[in-house]
Amino acid sequence: MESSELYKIIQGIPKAELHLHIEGSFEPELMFKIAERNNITLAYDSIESLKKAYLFNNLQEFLDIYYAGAQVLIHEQDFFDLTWAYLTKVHSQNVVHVEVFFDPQTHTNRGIAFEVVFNGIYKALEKANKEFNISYKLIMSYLRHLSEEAAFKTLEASLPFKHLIDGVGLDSSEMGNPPSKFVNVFKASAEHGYKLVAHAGEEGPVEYIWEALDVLKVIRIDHGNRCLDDEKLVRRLVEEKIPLTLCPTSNVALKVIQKMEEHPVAKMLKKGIIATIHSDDPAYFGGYMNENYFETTKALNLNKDQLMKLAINAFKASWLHTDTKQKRITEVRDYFNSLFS
Ligand SMILES: Nc1ncnc2[nH]cnc12
Ligand SMILES: [Zn+2]
Repeated sequence: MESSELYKIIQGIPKAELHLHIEGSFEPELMFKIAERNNITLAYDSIESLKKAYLFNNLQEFLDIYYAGAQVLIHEQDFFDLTWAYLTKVHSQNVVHVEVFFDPQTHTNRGIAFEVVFNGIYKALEKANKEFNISYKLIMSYLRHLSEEAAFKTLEASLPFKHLIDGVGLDSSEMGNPPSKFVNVFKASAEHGYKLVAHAGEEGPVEYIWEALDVLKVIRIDHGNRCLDDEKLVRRLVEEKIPLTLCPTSNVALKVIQKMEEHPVAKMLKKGIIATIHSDDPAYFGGYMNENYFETTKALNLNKDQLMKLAINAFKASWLHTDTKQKRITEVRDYFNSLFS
């Protein structure tokens, strides 16, 4: 199939994005604009020189640049503009549901109030819901390179907004920061009604995925690339219908895999895992949802059924209400039937 034809097909699929760090959608153009209005001088003198720095050998090299970029976000309007830019972009790609991560500690550690961060993001999500009919969930992520005590402070700060936040996650530097480090704060988060997810098995070993399931009791794994190393774990993921939110473009950019052709998603689908694909940090890795679907489909030579399965899995794995979930799945099926009938 011609690339342009494939891209057109992908564009038309109603899509759900379940693994997206809002700070990772910070495009250099907007970063420079916000830096200027906040009188902050970036470490790079132009958009081009900043973009040239986006070459990573591992997760940590990326995180260093990602946290530095987020420093220019000061006011509620900044968080609003960041989120609105992302939502406008994915709306143009026919993304109809998003579950967005934000990292409160990246901002509260610099003296920005939790509510400033939250209000900016929340208002943009509400606007997109009204204007674009994009449904959304919000996930607050604890930074795993920091202490569990610091995560508890974040949990505390979130409580006035807990009716508007759907879940908690765990991200940042994986190696040396196992899920078990956060057992108490995850338990407390669940007691406050938050759903639980965690990044595991991106760079870290398969044991971290087991810990995320057994110790933290998460209901979804972010990444989980390494699960194929362990047959017993694969059986568990299938039997308990634990979805994996994979991020192919991110995996190549951070050298989790050497090339897209090695991405495990097709093998995962074959084994019956609810595997889904997402963009992670699109401004840094050069791919929003369409590009992730496109690059993966090309490299792995996915067929129509696999592509449809990926799109359906994302709604299955979402936290949408059962009726809405079913409606979206039917829309995906109808779309594929209309294409190939
Ligand atoms: N891919 C990733 N892994 C861990 N933490 C992150 N924070 C933002 N992107 C991340
Ligand atoms: Zn991530």
